[in-house]
Amino acid sequence: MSASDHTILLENVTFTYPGTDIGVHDVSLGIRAGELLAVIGPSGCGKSTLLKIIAGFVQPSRGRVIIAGKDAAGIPPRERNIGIVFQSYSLFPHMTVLENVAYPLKLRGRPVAERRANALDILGRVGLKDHIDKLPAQLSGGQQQRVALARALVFDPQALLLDEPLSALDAALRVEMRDEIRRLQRAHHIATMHITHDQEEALSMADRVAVMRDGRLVQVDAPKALYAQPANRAVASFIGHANLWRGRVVDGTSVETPLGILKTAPHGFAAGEPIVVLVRPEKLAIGSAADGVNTLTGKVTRDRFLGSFRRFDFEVGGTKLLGETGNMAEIRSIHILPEAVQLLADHDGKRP
Ligand SMILES: Nc1ncnc2c1ncn2[C@@H]1O[C@H](COP(=O)(O)OP(=O)(O)OP(=O)(O)O)[C@@H](O)[C@H]1O
Repeated sequence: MSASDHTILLENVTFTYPGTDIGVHDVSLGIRAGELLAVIGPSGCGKSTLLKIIAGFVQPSRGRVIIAGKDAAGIPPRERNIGIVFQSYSLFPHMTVLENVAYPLKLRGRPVAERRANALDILGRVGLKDHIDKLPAQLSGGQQQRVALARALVFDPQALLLDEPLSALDAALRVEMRDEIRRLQRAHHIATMHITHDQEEALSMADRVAVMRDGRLVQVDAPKALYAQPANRAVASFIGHANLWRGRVVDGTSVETPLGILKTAPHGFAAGEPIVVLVRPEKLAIGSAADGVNTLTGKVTRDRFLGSFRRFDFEVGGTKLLGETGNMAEIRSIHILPEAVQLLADHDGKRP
């Protein structure tokens, strides 16, 4: 990673809240111009703290934050030229929509006419031209969120930080606003960090997703890669549905699991090594394999019809598997192709 490729670059950044060892630890991460990086992880894992470090609200005790090629140490938040949107929007309640959006330009000493013209322009682009004289309280949640976005972008910042910007909205509006944010972010070609606890939001919006746990980055990857090749059990269980079992490597193409010995694609783990075995639900194929490999007989203990597909529990000798299929036939046996049996190192992301 280099500062010339990245609008925001964190190098081995550590910050802990005074008197604790809670915060973020040794985080290295880059966001390119035009890239949307989502940060996800369980509550309290340090997502907002990471944002505060980039914004300049807190100072790292170790490591460097580099913004647009410049070390940000000692640069106060306002001079970092970063737009920020919080979950609560934090609009000024006594100011009109237009005044709210023009405010960052006022802070920067721009002339009145330019403030108005730029604010009107961005308000047009977020579809709020007809609401400029209203107060925030007279707007819906989605409209308030658009005002917050317009205010974060009006001064042409070099980066955008979004802290759970959609979590106060209802489900339908959340999905609509995902597209809206993505559209604006693309149009401005702006480096963006989008914090969320909603994995679907992260996977559907982001160019890359950073998974955090206990203040550390566990994996940073494109959405598809994160789902297909999770680095460990923590990522596999956090992203999508998963069958996860503890197992032990038998040899280069098989593994012992609670379901018995399963064939795998050739892998590099050593015989006898404890391992985590991952099978995604959609990889359970209905019926026996023609060659009998990884075929399991058992019974369906739960079956949920979900329109174009069904999600089912299949019990094999006391072990439950979760499956998903568009096949609506009766299920007496399933099989798993060897390449769908994934082996992950047996740690939860706490070990580096
Ligand atoms: N000012 C503070 N002083 C001490 N500890 C804090 C402070 N702010 C946050 N923390 C702690 O730091 C940890 C990380 O908090 P942070 O807000 O970054 O998490 P998060 O991943 O954004 O969580 P959430 O999804 O719940 O917002 C948490 O354990 C939190 O309790």
